[in-house]
Amino acid sequence: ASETESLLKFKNSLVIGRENGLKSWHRRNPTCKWIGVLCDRGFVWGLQLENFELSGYLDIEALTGLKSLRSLSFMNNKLGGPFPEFKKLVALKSLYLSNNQFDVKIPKDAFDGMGWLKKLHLEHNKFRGEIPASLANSPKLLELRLDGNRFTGQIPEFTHKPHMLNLSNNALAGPIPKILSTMDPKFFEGNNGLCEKPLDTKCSSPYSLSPEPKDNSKKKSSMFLYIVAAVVAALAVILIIIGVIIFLNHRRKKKQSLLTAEPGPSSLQLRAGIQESEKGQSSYHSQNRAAKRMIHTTKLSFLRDDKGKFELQDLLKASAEILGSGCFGASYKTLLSNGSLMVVKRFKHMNNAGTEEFQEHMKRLGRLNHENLLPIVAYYYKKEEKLFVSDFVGKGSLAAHLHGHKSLGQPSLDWPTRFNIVKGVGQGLLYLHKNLPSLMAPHGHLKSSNVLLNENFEPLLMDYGLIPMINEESAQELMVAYKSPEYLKQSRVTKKTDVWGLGVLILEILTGKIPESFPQNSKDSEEDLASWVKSSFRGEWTPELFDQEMGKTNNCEAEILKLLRIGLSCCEVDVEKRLDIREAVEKMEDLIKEREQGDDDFYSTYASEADGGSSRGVSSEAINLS
Ligand SMILES: Nc1ncnc2c1ncn2[C@@H]1O[C@H](COP(=O)(O)OP(=O)(O)OP(=O)(O)O)[C@@H](O)[C@H]1O
Repeated sequence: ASETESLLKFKNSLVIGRENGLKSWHRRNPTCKWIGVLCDRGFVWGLQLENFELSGYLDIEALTGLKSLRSLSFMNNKLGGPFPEFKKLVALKSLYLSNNQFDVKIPKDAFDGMGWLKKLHLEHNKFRGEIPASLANSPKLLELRLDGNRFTGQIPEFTHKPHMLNLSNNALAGPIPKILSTMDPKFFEGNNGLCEKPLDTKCSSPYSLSPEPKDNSKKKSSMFLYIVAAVVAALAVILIIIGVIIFLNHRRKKKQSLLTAEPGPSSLQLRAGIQESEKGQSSYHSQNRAAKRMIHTTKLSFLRDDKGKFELQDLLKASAEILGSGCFGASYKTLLSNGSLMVVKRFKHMNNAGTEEFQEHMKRLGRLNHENLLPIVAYYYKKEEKLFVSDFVGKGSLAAHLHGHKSLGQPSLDWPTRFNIVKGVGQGLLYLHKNLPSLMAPHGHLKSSNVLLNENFEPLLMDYGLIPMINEESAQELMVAYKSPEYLKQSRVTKKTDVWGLGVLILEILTGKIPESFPQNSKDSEEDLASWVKSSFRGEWTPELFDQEMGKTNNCEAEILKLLRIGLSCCEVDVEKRLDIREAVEKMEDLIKEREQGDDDFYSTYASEADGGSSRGVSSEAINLS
């Protein structure tokens, strides 16, 4: 109850611009059900109030009543005023204030005593003055984003190197501290006055005389002491690691022998349940007793309430059918006893985030709501197993429609349907970019098998927002964002990387070619779908370039060419010249406006094709492309 009161007091200090923003924050609802409140075992550990158009002030004093509070996010709001006294929340691990309107100096001691702080995102505000020294001394700081502010002065000496540090686009000057000299130069760009490594500019005086210690002999002896201490500490750590490995091995062996005593194939309950169904249709009853008993101990975390509650065993009880396996694992279709068709997707390579971070990010994804995004209904999280549950989408993937249906003798997608799909994909992406602005590529894995089509052939994006959770090495190997030219050539992923993905999808939908069938992109090879289209396109109607399966295109050639050009502008190798997502969507909307103002051939073409039954079309409501 006291947590409820603390939160209600906190709410009183806020001005909430978004209609019905915090309506659920009411005593009659359980606190852990309030929007943006993250709980663990009934205690509040996080607040995630993003995109609520919040202003007013943050009553940090009220939050001191939440003893388990570890994470605060107020990204994408309109907050300003004096820097709140976050240091009263000594146990805080992450703090996100990105994209707000803070226009103040941060006091030097603002982070004193926050010994657990790991992540601090203050980017895209108007913070002024020097970077507070208390931040540079913060012992556990791993991620610091201060980019897009107006910080001035020199970068303070950091006591250790954070994993991620972005100071770009401020007004900083002077030498970059040595400890940061191996970081990516792009994180220091846009400051004008910074010098020394990793930047190419050398410092001129007075900076060249910068911090050389006065007493060298003192420094040397303390260096020696440091080295001795470091060696002793390293030895101790190695001994502890060896001890832990021996202990874990011993325990694993013990566990394995227990499990193999049970009849049945596998030690891992989920794998056991699912692998059986991989063989085809299977039922819960055929699974071994060990699996049965252990499944009862598993709990799904729900991100949506509109689906009713079910458990993992309900999903596995039903007959399951494998839909396919992608880079991350397999997807299974299963029928719940209430008649709902659900899909369970297993994710491998998802150990980039710790438990709390994972849950936090899942809640963020769970709050997204757009007609072109496939919602995640629930998820299952264990260190060794991650499952996502979503609705089954009737018409399957765009990839199957473009490349799989010919062989089955089914009609393919016609031009109006294809255009409608591309437009929906663009709008879904734009929404992701607006609502997940802190992700470097808010989708990150756009490809035609991750675009599903509902009964009206409207597209639904899936597998979005995953980058923060995927292990870096696997991400580089598997995810579409990491196959873009900027990643292959400059090891960079940016917001425009998703636009590259959209461009490839446009070219794929127009040409019917499979992007993966081109020689695998590599540092030496330029050959990909985009470069093939660029070299084959003569600037005019080139019938052999386009997918013959699209059917008749009479009177629509001009539109198709315009979309091709949009696709090519999204596939500009030079990221600066490439459209951003808003421009790409606007260009598609312009195409619709032109059509509406000009001719109605589009509709007549569509109607004649649909009448002839020669092509798969959308319903008449769905071709309302406005
Ligand atoms: N919710 C769903 N509804 C209908 N079909 C789905 C759903 N989720 C996945 N599928 C289908 O299952 C197939 C396998 O999907 P999965 O996501 O496992 O792999 P992928 O998309 O090919 O690759 P990746 O693992 O890189 O995303 C997809 O082609 C898609 O058609």
